[in-house]
Amino acid sequence: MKKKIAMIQMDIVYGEPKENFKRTKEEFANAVKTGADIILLPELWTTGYDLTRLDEIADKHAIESIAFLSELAKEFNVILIGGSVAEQCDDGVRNTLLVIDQKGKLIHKYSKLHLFQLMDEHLYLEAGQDEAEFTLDGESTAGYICYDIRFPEWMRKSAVSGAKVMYVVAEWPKPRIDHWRALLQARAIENQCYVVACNRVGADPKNEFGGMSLVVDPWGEIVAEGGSGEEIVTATVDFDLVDEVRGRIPVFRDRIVEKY
Ligand SMILES: O=C(O)CCC(=O)C(=O)O
Repeated sequence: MKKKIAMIQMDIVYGEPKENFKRTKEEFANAVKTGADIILLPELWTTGYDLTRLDEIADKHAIESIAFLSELAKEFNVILIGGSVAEQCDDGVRNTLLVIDQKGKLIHKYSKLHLFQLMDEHLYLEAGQDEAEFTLDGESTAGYICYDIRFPEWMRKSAVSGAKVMYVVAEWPKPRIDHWRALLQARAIENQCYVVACNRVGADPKNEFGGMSLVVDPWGEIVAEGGSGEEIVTATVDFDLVDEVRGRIPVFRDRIVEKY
């Protein structure tokens, strides 16, 4: 099975959900034109990192974001790895990834597990408790948010349970963009799977973001890579290649788990 992916590598207006819904709709139209089956958005695309105003701008139980993404998914018959949004939950705000199928149904939610202290996430957000894995069109996949990619053991868990594609949504800053590339490539090589990672561009009052949305194949080859400006980055993922690479170097069979 092959699937065409389009990643919306966009700028985000700081703390202005209304504006971001409008801009996302426009960008979405461009992504659809590529003929993609699956479309990705970046992390916190409704609010950006305006964490001090979350009580005003976070989306209550993500209801508005889910409704917005569901409409787009249905209208254009695409799957959405709908980035993450600031979700106002009963016990605080979470940074929540939303996955919507072609019928507009929310099929998976994952709130960021590893909070990034360098950007004050621990002061304003609650960590999630969800699993990263889900099934998409009958295939085992997983989704992560930004800082999560620094935790190989978290992503390994998904690979061991069979994930063939790992989706990442991010607001990764430019000064560490070399880490971004190296970490994503490493996660793809060690887990022998596709890594499909959508980053934002532009800046907020504290950070400049690096773009370079990336698709890495199970052999570690970079098959698509964005620049540092707004663009739609596309690639095709071939699930059979995952089986082929896992067959050639049977890392999962060769693990000696009792020694780890
Ligand atoms: O790990 C990093 O360097 C960046 C992480 C990050 O920006 C985030 O999780 O939002």
